[in-house]
Amino acid sequence: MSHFDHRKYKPFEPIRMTSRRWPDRQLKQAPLWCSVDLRDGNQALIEPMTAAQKSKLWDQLIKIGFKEIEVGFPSASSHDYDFVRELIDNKRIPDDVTVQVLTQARPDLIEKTFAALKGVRRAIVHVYNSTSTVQREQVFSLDRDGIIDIAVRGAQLVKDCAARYPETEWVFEYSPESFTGTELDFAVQVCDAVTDVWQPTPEKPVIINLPATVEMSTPNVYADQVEWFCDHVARRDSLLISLHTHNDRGCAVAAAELGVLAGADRVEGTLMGNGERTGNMDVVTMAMNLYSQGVDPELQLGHMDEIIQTVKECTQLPVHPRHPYAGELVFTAFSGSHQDAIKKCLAKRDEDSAWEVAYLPIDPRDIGRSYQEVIRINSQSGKGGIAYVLERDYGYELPRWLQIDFSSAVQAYAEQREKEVSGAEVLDLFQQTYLATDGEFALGNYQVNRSDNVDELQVELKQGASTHSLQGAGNGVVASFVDAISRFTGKQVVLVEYSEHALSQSADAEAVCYIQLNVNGERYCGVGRSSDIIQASLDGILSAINRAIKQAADNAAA
Ligand SMILES: CC(=O)SCCNC(=O)CCNC(=O)[C@H](O)C(C)(C)COP(=O)(O)OP(=O)(O)OC[C@H]1O[C@@H](n2cnc3c(N)ncnc32)[C@H](O)[C@@H]1OP(=O)(O)O
Ligand SMILES: CC(C)C(=O)C(=O)O
Repeated sequence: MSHFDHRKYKPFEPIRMTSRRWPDRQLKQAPLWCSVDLRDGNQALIEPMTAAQKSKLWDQLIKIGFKEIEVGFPSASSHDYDFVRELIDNKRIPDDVTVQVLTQARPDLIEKTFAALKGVRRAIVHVYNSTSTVQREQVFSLDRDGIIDIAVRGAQLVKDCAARYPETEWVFEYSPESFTGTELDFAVQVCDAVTDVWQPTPEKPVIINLPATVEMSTPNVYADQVEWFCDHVARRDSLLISLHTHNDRGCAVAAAELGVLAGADRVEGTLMGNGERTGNMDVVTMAMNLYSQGVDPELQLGHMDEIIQTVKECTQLPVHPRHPYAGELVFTAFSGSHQDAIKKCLAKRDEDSAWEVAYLPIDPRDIGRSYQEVIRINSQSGKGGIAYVLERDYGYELPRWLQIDFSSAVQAYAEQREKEVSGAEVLDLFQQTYLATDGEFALGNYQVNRSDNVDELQVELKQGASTHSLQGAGNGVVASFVDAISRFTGKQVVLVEYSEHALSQSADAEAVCYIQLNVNGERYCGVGRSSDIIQASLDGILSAINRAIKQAADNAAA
């Protein structure tokens, strides 16, 4: 029998709020950031980081610009203890950076935490105990008073220990762990009890961290909880309200964003969202969300590839190719209509105006990516993308009618290969389709005489071992050759489209000529390329004729 039965679960009971204010607000500045990569991130790894990995990640966090970094749980493991000591003893903590450490509200652990921090210039001691109904009843077997008692005794000991190390500037942080599963009045009660002990002031505030230890509801409900808490907690002006969201429902970033709208000042999270279960709030995404709205995130994320490399190396976890902003595919469009829109927007883009490119929320160059990767070709791609690749990589500026003609060749090729098509393959296919030298006819010598505004063309056409002499006349050499071909083949040949340009990527200043002919009622495109523009035009016409002949032969054989 199936266990998959939703009736096993009950809905999260939201609080009643009648006049919530957060929905009308906007994020206009970055919150205070705290990285918990080295603590919450580390405790969730299959293999916790080695000292070398922690050290490397620490350097990266500093480079990104975090000013508060939770570096471990020093009373829980000798590795964490030693790492804290290594930072302090080797003076690796910049003056504007504060380390934070976590401890349970237990006397021996608190004592050891302070010992680990001895000699540090400034530190945040983060003490927590669980407050939710489930934890109270099933894990701690305590009533509300019992839980408040753990918190208050912890807070008192933190205060007493801090007094024993006056050389350090101490900042206190308290988390009612499992806040999202805690009745709000009780969360306020326990936090008020802790701040009764700590007696913060606006000049010397304490941090009250409201963890979505488990994400239990939609982010709007979390925002309601935060706003309600801020409205009811004592000494609000002496508190920094911090958020610490997890991603169980996939909304950790949204919850943190709405939580900041609801009044929080500070956000804890990790790079790429590593952390317990489905992870912590992803600081990269939240910061880049601000950035993409024109708000300074106050973190430097321009060297994204290096950040990803460091995270992967230190956590031994992959970064999803579609990870917001950071994944290797997030600036790549495969599908035709996206490619078409991106190509048009990039062509019209004025570098001095605000970024407005369809399908690209930010300029890839801002985080060290290039436009090279924006458009890639597979069977979902359209003419715009294919033309973009040919122009970007090889200088061919295909007119629209040729884009349409060529895209069906690329699509057929991609469908047959069932794989992505590289730029080199697109070029190869373009050359095979339009610039092949194995057609029925090849151009020999030619001569143009102009009199009375009429061009007369004498041209040799090679067909295998034979050479044919053709003559034609018209207004211009193109019209003359079309006339000559028409007379020679006995087919009705009409020039429909003509376009040419110098090939910017050619060392020999070559010209390329794009031709569309109507041959007996059917349209055929051709391309000619030469350092001589007349030769390029004639080759282009011959390319279209050869394609018409080949098509007729294929039809006859079918
Ligand atoms: C949501 C979070 O991420 S919180 C951070 C979680 N991180 C970690 O736990 C990683 C590091 N922790 C550890 O290595 C260990 O848990 C240690 C070393 C801290 C403690 O180890 P131990 O004492 O052996 O075991 P354990 O953690 O299971 O302790 C449980 C006991 O502490 C009590 N306890 C748990 N959390 C707290 C707390 N925050 N404050 C006070 N007491 C607590 C429990 O009630 C339980 O008490 P009991 O033994 O009387 O039943
Ligand atoms: C200790 C707290 C902040 C925590 O990690 C959590 O609740 O997820």
